[in-house]
Amino acid sequence: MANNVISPGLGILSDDEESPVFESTSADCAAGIRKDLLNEFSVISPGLGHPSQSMLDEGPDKVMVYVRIRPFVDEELDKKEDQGCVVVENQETLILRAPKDSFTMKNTERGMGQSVHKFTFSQIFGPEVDQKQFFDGTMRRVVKDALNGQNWLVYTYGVTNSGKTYTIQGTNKDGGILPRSIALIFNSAQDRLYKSSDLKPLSNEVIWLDSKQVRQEELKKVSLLVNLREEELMTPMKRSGGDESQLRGGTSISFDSGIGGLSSTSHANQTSIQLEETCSRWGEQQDAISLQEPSDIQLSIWVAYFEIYNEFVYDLLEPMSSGPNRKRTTLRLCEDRNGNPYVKDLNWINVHSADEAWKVLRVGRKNQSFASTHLNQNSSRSHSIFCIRILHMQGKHDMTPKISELSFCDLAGSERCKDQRSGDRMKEATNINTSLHTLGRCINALRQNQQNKLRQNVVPFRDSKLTRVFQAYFTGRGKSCMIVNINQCASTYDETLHAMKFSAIASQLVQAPVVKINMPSIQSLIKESSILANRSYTDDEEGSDEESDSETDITMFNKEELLQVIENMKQLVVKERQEKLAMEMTIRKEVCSEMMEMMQQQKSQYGETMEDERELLEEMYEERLENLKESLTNYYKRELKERDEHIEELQAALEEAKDVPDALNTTKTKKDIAPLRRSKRLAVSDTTTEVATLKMEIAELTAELKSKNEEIERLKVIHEPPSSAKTFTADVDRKIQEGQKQYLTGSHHTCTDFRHTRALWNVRLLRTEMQKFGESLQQMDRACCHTTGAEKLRQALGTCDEILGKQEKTLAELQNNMALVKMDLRKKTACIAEQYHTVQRLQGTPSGFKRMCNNENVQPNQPTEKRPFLRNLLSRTPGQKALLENSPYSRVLRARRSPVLKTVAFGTKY
Ligand SMILES: Nc1ncnc2c1ncn2[C@@H]1O[C@H](COP(=O)(O)OP(=O)(O)OP(=O)(O)O)[C@@H](O)[C@H]1O
Repeated sequence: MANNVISPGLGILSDDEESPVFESTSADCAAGIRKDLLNEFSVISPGLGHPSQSMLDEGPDKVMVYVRIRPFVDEELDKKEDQGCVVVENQETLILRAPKDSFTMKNTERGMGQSVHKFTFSQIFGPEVDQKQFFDGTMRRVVKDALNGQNWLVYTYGVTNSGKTYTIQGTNKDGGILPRSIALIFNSAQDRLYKSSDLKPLSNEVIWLDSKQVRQEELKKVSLLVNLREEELMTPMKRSGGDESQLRGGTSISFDSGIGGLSSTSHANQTSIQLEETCSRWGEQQDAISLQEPSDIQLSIWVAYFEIYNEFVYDLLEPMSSGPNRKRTTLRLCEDRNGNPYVKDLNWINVHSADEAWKVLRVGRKNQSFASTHLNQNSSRSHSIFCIRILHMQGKHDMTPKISELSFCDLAGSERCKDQRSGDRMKEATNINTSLHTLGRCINALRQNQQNKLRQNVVPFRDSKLTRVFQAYFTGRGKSCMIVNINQCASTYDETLHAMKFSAIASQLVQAPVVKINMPSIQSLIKESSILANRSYTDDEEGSDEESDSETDITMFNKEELLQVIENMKQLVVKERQEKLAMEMTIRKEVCSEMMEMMQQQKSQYGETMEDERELLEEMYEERLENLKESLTNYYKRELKERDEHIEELQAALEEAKDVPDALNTTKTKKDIAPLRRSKRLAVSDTTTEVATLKMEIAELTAELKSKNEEIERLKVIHEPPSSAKTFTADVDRKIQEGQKQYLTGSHHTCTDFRHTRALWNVRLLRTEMQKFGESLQQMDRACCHTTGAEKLRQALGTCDEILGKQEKTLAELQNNMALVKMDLRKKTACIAEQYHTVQRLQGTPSGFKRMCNNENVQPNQPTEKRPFLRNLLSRTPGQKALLENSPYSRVLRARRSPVLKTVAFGTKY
């Protein structure tokens, strides 16, 4: 049974299932879903045991809406009613899933509405919850409040056959919330119970009864209960389960009025079942509520029971007239002087025990309208209301006792009218549905009024008897609590969904604040002026009731009396106005002084806050400025240091470059600036050494050249050819000059002097380049001093690199020239040797010729130390490349992956 209802906390919706429509979101508000509905829907989340008390302490007092799910019965399971329509997600959340044959599902298939709906309520009670658990979970606070002077209305709502009557009344075996509440009230009242019946509640006041009236009251009760024969009790029109059948036959019932020995016992049979028949068994003795009221407060408990059937009010405790055609009296709904509706002429029975109250209930049940419908064998065809009035009397002769009322309303179940085949049932169903619909409209209007205080709608309480009875509880005279009963049958799914939607609206209500209207009645005004000093109040209860209600017939007063009433009212109005004015003045004064005080306080608070803020800001900005200053100082220090270093480096490089006239023999990449500086320093030092070596070599070569020239001159003089040979020598000279000219004009002949001049010219050129380089370095220096950007520095370094490149080329050129000079020297030596041979040949001196020939490499007068120079010179020339490649500068170049210098052909432009 109820397999579809899964325990709270279990997942219920798979991913591919349709997401439910949220009808009430108390559980979901906390999760942040549809936050805007926070105020709209009930957010009551009850605790386990006594949820409501904690609720009272926090926020607005929301209307509690409980849901109770009825278990399946066997016939329903046979009819395959269990289709998993109702699923309890957790203690507060319920999901309704439309079965396939339902109207809702058909609508969904047509694209209208949703097939899954989600609801949240104060608490949901599953089918496994028994009567006691349900009572403990819902009613304790209500009973406690009622005992402490609060009015409460508890009503059950739901489709027919959903368990409303079972919840309120229960069975003989297992009582519902009503008999259990009665038991709890009497258990709690105990010693405080007022034994006499001389104080009777009327609409909203109490009257003292004299002994005669007390006797009448007692007789009324006895006659009511004495007629409750066993058969009638055992065949209630509303029978639950098979308990009654067990009680049939061989039972007797005892009625005890409890009043001064007046008791009546009905013996239908010999066997006594009093105890079994009582409701005291549902309230354990120790199960009582401690009252907050002073210990001298005494409680007098009165009950009434009536029904609203087809929009007529009937007293269910009316003494029965026997016979099948009994005519029941319809009662009128009136309003008391405070505008609260009440049922006029209702029978109120003073009860002194829970058993008595239970018996009264059973009498009423016997009179209630039930009928068998296609859904429920014992369907309530009316809304029945059982009222418990508690009079709270301070002392024995308290003239103005407080009254609190606890009402249980078992609403008739909503149903489809077309399902009713009989005309009577159809009429009943129509009336039931109309009144329930009006109740829905009232609740909706109340909700709107509570949500929008500026735009108040008229609540249609007057549209049905039911809502008129409820009106007081919805408008501040008391509190209300709703129990929604549902069954899980697939066949009634659409009605169940409708009931749930309705109750979702009810769960958004908050309890109306308590209102107290103390409008004086005409009687009291008349009393006040003592006009009716001689008028004797009728002792008749009816009369008393008549006089106390607002429907008092004013024609019973004469003209003077009414004029006096008007006069009194005028005076009262003037007095009230004066009081109000005085009150207004006082309030205004108080408000003004409070406002002034508040403004003063606020002003000083703002002043302090501003001062604090100002100080805070000042501190903050000072700190920031300090930080900024520090970081700027650091930055510029770093910058200056770097710049100084750079300038120093540049100056060093410049000085080195100035010292070394030769071109720097290096290239560098622009990518890496730091290694550039390092490698530049290395290159400069290497080049300096090399250039020094070269300079020495050039000096040596120049010196050698000079000595050669001198030698030639000497030889010329020594070996001056004879005049006969002069022509020949002149010819040779000419030829030599021509050769020189040719060389000068670009022929392939070389001239050592020319080469030398050329080298000197190149050196000069190099110097000019170096000067330019120096100038550019100075410019760079200046530029570095004036610019701070790294980009400018990079540009300057780029220019340096270019100049260095040029210098490197020039150096390479110089080295080539050196090689050429050496070659020239060699050739010149050969030329000298040739000339020497020619001279020898011309002189005809073979020895001389031989000497010349031998002196091709070794001159006879040549100093011995010069020979190695020539050899070295000749041998070194082919190894020039190796020299270049092994020089430190070349190593640096290789490290930078620069191309190794190539020897440039002489005369190549650069
Ligand atoms: N919680 C429950 N546990 C066991 N049986 C239940 C429960 N609730 C209801 N029932 C049974 O279901 C049947 C219908 O219940 P009940 O008469 O209370 O419904 P109802 O809502 O009052 O119907 P109607 O509106 O037609 O009067 C009864 O036989 C009752 O005993």
